[in-house]
Amino acid sequence: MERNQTPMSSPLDFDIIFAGGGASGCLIAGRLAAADPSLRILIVEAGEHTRGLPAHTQPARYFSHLAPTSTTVTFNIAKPSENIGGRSLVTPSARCLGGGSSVNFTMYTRAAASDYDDWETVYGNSGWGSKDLIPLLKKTETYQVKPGEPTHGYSGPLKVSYGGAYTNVGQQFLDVAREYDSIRGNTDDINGLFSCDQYGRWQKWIDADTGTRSDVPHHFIYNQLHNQNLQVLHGCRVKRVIFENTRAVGVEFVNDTVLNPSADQTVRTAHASRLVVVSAGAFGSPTILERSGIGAFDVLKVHGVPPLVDLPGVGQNYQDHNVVFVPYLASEEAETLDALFRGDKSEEEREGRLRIRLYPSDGLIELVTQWKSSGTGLLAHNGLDAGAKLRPSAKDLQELGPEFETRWKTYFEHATDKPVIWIGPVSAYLGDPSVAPSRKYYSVGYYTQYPVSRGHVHISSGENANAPPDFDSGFLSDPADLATLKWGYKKSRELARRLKIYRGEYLPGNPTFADGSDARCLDAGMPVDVSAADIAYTEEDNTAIETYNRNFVQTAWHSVGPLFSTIYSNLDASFQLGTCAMKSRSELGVVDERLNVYGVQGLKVAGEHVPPCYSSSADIISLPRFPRSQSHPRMWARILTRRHW
Ligand SMILES: Cc1cc2nc3c(=O)[nH]c(=O)nc-3n(C[C@H](O)[C@H](O)[C@H](O)COP(=O)(O)OP(=O)(O)OC[C@H]3O[C@@H](n4cnc5c(N)ncnc54)[C@H](O)[C@@H]3O)c2cc1C
Repeated sequence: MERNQTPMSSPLDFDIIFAGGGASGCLIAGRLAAADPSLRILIVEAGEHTRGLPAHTQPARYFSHLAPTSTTVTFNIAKPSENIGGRSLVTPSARCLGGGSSVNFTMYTRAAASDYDDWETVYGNSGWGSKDLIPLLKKTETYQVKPGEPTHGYSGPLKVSYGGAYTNVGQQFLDVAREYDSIRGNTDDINGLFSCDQYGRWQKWIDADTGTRSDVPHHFIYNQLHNQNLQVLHGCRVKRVIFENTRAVGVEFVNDTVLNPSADQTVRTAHASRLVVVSAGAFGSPTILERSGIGAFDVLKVHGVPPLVDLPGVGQNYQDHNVVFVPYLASEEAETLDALFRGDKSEEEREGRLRIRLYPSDGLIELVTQWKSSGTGLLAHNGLDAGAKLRPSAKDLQELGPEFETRWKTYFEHATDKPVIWIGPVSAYLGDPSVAPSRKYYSVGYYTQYPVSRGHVHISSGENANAPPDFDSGFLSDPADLATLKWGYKKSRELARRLKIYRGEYLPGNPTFADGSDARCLDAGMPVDVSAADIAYTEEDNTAIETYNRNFVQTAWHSVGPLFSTIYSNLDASFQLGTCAMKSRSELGVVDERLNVYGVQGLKVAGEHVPPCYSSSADIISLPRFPRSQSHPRMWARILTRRHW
């Protein structure tokens, strides 16, 4: 859909420019535009539009974005590390309008309230405590799961539901947990903010009425087509922020080269009279800052970038949840997304009765019909129905061992709402579907909720905005994280082998225990009784689990990040120490509590946690105007011709 051409006096001039149109950039830009439609706002986004595309609106299609041929994510490749068996961790980050909100698993996951309080009390960011943020979280959502819940909102744009199905994988997981782990029990709000250590049904960013993904662009950008002052320039990568003295006055950008590797790399400029917001995610934001001369001077020097502000915290403290998904064989009765992920043919298609294929992947016709008519079914779902954020009991602490002791005492012991691990079932095999035999699976995943290990994201070129970053994931560099994963494997296996649909372990994705070990995995079998004894592991078995976790740990796609997310991906407060951390400059912070980058003016960095604080838009809008610079008519023509939303 084309918008009317905007009769602006100065086409390349904007009041505010967002470098990166992901979850945060779109949410803030959309709110600002709604609050003051006269504001001229430009979003420069590396990826393509997502409006009305089934790959983005149908929740179950999230897996397609992770296929090696996908252009809606960027595959960030870390340097190889012995900590993960010599592998190079591949970490996809979103690359499309809406960013992660348009490609992610739609899991609705909120932090512990004490995480927000830590932002305020530990890191000195006034106005970021839970009492300030919870009203803003509520304002963003419509909680369709249950009326009258005090920490949830009921009139916000983003809908939260359980999705259009409730698979028997998730149901059986909760049934088993209720009995097997009766001390912990089940809760009816797994994301209630103030407590954890229980099992529960998992909420999703899915609209129960339509079955569509509750993404950011459809709810904050595409619904404002009438506002001609809100512009999106897609397929363009911001190279750097430009300054007059130390005031940010615009951005330079080039064509993105993913869809067109030989795209013209002429550098073009857009001007911002009031503010530049860098909102390019965990990988994009620190690298834009560094190419702009803001970062550790020794990093800038290596790549010949003229230094502007010495901020050694830029690009440091990279974190992600360290996840392992263990695959189990499921009986035929299991309700899984395997056929969908694999692209199995429907009966009509197999028999050649279907002439018109609606979508490139096969076997979807019935599901699409159901989704279109009622917004229900597996297409309105993500296969993740249940889970738990667990804290270790006294017995579990013994299992976690001395490697975890300091972490427990210094971080978790007295913060009773902070979980140590996430565990949950997925109604599908989450590996490469073209390799695994065609049958039904379920996976049980576990990840470190607050990993200790840290990595970094820096530039590998001072000039080339399309160059991959210098990326170290840092995964499992701290033994406390390895101890947590060992506990996670054992705990999740005990739950998994009690599900009624259990039919054994998919051996290529499981640990290799020594022949004769009581712990060895079996690729056939029936579930054990809920009251069966736990598997006893020898020291040799423990070593096999450690090797397995090192070799199979992967990204949970929660790279953090410019700051931290409260709206979409609530991780934890330690994530506040991300690659553009919000804390004092002396502690290697990059932005202050108003998200202003230290040492310059007119420049903010936005991660997902920013939006609620801008619901009034007061801070940005009250900035003084800055004189506009020269416009560039050719550029404006490009904005208009490339736009198709
Ligand atoms: C595969 C996947 C699954 C996930 N699953 C979940 C989930 O189920 N639940 C959950 O809560 N969270 C999930 N997340 C995490 C969540 O989506 C992110 O935390 C969130 O989107 C981060 O928001 P952001 O605005 O900081 O960055 P993003 O949303 O990543 O947006 C950054 C944007 O900037 C653009 N960009 C980058 N560099 C440049 C540049 N130089 N110039 C212009 N544009 C640039 C990118 O193309 C991107 O669109 C998932 C993420 C991924 C990738």
